[in-house]
Amino acid sequence: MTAPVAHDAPPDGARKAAAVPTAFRMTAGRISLDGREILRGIDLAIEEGEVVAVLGANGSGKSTLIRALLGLIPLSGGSTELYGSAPARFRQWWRIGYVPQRLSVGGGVPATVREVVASGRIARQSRFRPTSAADRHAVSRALAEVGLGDRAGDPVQTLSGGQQQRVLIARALAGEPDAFVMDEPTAGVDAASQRHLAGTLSGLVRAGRTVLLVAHELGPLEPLITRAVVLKEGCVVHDGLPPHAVGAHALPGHDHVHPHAPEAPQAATGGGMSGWSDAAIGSRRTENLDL
Ligand SMILES: Nc1ncnc2c1ncn2[C@@H]1O[C@H](COP(=O)(O)OP(=O)(O)OP(=O)(O)O)[C@@H](O)[C@H]1O
Repeated sequence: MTAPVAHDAPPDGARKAAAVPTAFRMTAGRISLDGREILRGIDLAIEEGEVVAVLGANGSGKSTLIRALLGLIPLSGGSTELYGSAPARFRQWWRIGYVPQRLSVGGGVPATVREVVASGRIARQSRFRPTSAADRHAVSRALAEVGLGDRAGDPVQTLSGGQQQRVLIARALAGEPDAFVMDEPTAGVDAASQRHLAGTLSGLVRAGRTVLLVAHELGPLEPLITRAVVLKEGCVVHDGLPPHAVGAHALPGHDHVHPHAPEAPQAATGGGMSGWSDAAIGSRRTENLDL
C-alpha cells in the first residue's frame, strides 16, 4: 500500500540519513495494577523504521508495556513519549495504527466490517473535513489487503476470530500511519493470512514505517524483525538481535498457552519463538532468558 508520508516527516529516503527520530520512548517506566507491580522499571526507545518484537511468557507484561507506551494505561513511575511528546500532549494520533488483541473488536456495538475499518480514518478527519473519497479508497484498499473485501457489509460479530483479527489489522492499515503497534497480530490467523501479513508489513517497512509488535509465535514475520525485546516478570531481560527459533514448545519448562488463539494449532506456523536457547542469542543486553 502507498501510505502518505507524515506532513512533518522527511521523505522515506531521507529518514535514515538524518538523525533517526524516536517513535516511542519509555524511561524508568513502572505500572502497578491492583497493588501489584506489572512493569518494574522499563527503559526502551524505538526509533523510526525499526521492526521490534516484544516477546515473553504469558503474564510477563507485554500487552501492558505497549498499552503504556501508547498512554492507554497511566504509569505509576517514569515517563513515556510518543514522537517526543507525552501522551497527554500528543496530537498526531493518525501517525499510530494500533492493533489490539481481538477480544475488544466491535465493542459489543453492532458494526459492519467496513465501519470498523473506516474507524481507522477518524484520527485523520475532523469536524471540518468529513469522509472523503481518499478515506473511502483507503478503507477499500485495506479491506482488499487483508482479503475481506467481500465481507465489508457483514456485521463484524459474524466473522471468525481470525477474520476479526484481520479486520483490526485492516483498520490500522486504513489509517495509513507512520507506526504500527500490534498486539499479537497473528494470533488465531491462519498460516496463509500470516504470510500475507508478512508481505504487507514488509512493504510498509521498506517504505520506512515503524513496527512494534507483541508475539508468541513470529512465524512468517520472523525475517522482518530487526530487534527483540524480551520481558520477564515486568523487566527487560533481553534487548537486541532476535533469538533464533528452536521450535515451538521444544524446550522443557515451556509454559506458554494461547488464550487468544483457540483455533490456531501450534503446527500451523511451523517453528515458534516461544522457546530458544541462550546460546542462540546475539544480544546487546542479555541477563536471564529462562522464560
Ligand atoms: N487490568 C488489570 N488489573 C490487574 N492486573 C492486570 C490487569 N491487566 C493485566 N494484569 C496483570 O498484569 C500481568 C501482565 O499482563 P499482560 O497482559 O501485560 O501480559 P502479557 O505478557 O501480554 O500476557 P499474554 O502473553 O498472556 O497476553 C498479568 O499478571 C495480568 O494478570
